[in-house]
Amino acid sequence: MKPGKFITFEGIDGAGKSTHLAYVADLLRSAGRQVVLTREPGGTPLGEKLRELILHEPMHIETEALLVFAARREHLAQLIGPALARGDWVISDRFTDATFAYQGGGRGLPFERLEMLENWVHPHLQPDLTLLFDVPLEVARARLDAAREPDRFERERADFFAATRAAYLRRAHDFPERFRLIDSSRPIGAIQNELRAVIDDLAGQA
Ligand SMILES: Nc1ncnc2c1ncn2[C@@H]1O[C@H](COP(=O)(O)OP(=O)(O)O)[C@@H](O)[C@H]1O
Ligand SMILES: Cc1cn([C@H]2C[C@H](O)[C@@H](COP(=O)(O)OP(=O)(O)O)O2)c(=O)[nH]c1=O
Repeated sequence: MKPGKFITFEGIDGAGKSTHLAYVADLLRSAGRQVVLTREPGGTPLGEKLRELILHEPMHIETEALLVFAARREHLAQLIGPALARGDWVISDRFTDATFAYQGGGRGLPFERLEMLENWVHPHLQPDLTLLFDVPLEVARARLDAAREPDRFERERADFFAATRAAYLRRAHDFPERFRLIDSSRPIGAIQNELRAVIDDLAGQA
């Protein structure tokens, strides 16, 4: 059996990440892979309950960081781990890089503290590929304003998203072997062409 791979989608709210999830899942399914599509916070019944709290309930920033990692612990145990063990491909709409970006960059929690939690919750597992959808803040904001009602994060001010975006870019810089930076200010078709090439490459290796 060919082993599955773990792909994560990241980017600030409004970058266009959700737009491309189904496209990438379909590419892989057409190539004959079993695909599990999931999201964070969430992905399990308990994780989805925690998501409701994280997105809508005011709380201390450390509580927020602990809850996203609690949801992730459950996600790894119930869904991600078993799926990868079966040889499925797992695509997650956000993972630990989002905690470094939002709780670290946006909220200002020290990266070292988040690294402690990362080392506790998944000391050995990292995504095989992280697609970072990157856009200027004004583009993301304009897309969000046109698209939906904001949650607790989407109501944050521009400086929060500037810090979140910077933290994402720092992660990409620190882990170049698994990050792929996608210029998401381009038209959807151009982004899909790039995604097809990246996914063909990865699927060809496995
Ligand atoms: N490349 C793009 N060009 C123009 N609009 C886009 C593009 N990508 C996404 N959008 C639109 O922007 C909005 C936010 O996209 P979404 O995928 O929900 O972002 P995210 O999941 O990153 O928050 C949606 O209305 C979507 O249709
Ligand atoms: C996974 C994760 C998400 N988040 C935030 C980022 C997003 O604003 C929010 C999840 O929303 P998102 O995945 O963007 O879902 P939607 O497209 O429905 O808005 O949770 C964190 O703050 N830390 C985390 O570790």
